[in-house]
Amino acid sequence: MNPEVRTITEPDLPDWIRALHTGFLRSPAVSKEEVESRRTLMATPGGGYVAERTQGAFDAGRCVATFRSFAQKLTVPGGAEVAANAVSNVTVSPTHRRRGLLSRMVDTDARAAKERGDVVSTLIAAEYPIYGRHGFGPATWTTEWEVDVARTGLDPRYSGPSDGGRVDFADPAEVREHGPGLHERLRAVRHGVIDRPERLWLRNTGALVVDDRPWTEPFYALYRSPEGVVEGLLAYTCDDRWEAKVPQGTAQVLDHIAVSPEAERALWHFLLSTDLVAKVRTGYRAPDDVLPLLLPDPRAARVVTHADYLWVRPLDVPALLTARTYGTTGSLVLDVTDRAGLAGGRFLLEAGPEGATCVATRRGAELALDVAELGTLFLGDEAASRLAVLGRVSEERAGALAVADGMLRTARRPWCPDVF
Ligand SMILES: CC(=O)SCCNC(=O)CCNC(=O)[C@H](O)C(C)(C)COP(=O)(O)OP(=O)(O)OC[C@H]1O[C@@H](n2cnc3c(N)ncnc32)[C@H](O)[C@@H]1OP(=O)(O)O
Repeated sequence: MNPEVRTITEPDLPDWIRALHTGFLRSPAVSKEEVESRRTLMATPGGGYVAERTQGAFDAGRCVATFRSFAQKLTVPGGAEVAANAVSNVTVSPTHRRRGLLSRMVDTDARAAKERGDVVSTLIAAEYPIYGRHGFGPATWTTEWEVDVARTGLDPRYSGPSDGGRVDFADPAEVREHGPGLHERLRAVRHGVIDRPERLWLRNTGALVVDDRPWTEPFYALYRSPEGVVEGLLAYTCDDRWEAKVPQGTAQVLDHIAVSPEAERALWHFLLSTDLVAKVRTGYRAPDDVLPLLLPDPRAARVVTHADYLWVRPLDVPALLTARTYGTTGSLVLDVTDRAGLAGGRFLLEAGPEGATCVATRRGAELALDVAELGTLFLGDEAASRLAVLGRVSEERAGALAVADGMLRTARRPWCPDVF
């Protein structure tokens, strides 16, 4: 029999969590604490667990697939935010794979999001090939570097910022006090950043345990400007490893938020000059992060990960394209195909650095593309001309690709620092 796909109710939670664990290859055992904490989040407005947005597939009395979405805010080029439908916890048990369960859940969720007025759906894809067919395109990429500290050429006598600012260790309570405001400042200026609700600050600082994964306190450091304003936060762990009496510690950055160039430089310099740290793993940064160029020898920073990160699925093209600003002034007629029938149509975009208008039109198309490619172009990371080489954007009027590249691309690449 075809499994029933429906939104879950509270009594389904233990079974739903078991299926979630199974799909992600974690022990299927479900602790009372995990059920309780997810139940509490479900009962808390803004807790990220909304029963009506949490789906399960049930077969012979067992949950065999999971899917959840929640409200998110995504910063677009120019600093405005759009309402996003964030998708997470997607699993189909191996006993029920490739029978269309994911397709059913993703489709139901996208229609509900469209009806609610969300402008995009977003997700972080476990594997690249899963979501393109559902109208999602990779909109940000991420890079992680491993820095060989001895090779950097940084001055080993470094003893702190020379601009009058200071770096201090902080405890989790101070992070909860200063982190959210700092992150909001970052979100206001960096496209690709998503909001970080209170529950995430609680979770990241050990005050809220959601699943069975143990939390241990990392090192936290704050950068304060000469005026005493908190402008940067660093969180990292470090292993205590030695070989033949030589320290081999690797520091793993968990969070590095800076809202001024001084903070950005000072926090990297602080970590790279910490005694016993031989290597620094930067965590997932924007591909154009300045870190390598901060080093006298940038080759000391070796790329260890480079991959797609935030995927965007447009739901409302005019709302999407009028939310952002553009690099140059121009106009484009976009013919957008959407197999799911949610966001397709022909649109006239007239836009520039100050803003944009976008309306349905009968004019001749200048660029034709699938909705997933529009998701890829939206945050300014990719060039329409590159997608055209791949056969994924079609230039219907000579010169339209160059216009699109000038308008859509951004000087800095988008960055989504958070996983969800
Ligand atoms: C946002 C997130 O949560 S990302 C996490 C995604 N979850 C995981 O990776 C956990 C392990 N994997 C799974 O749970 C499942 O295999 C899922 C969720 C990826 C796919 O679920 P399914 O129900 O099997 O997908 P469904 O049957 O709807 O597949 C639709 C199409 O996508 C394709 N597809 C699905 N998953 C993949 C994949 N990993 N790689 C390539 N193609 C895929 C299928 O081939 C199918 O196309 P076809 O019918 O033409 O063959």
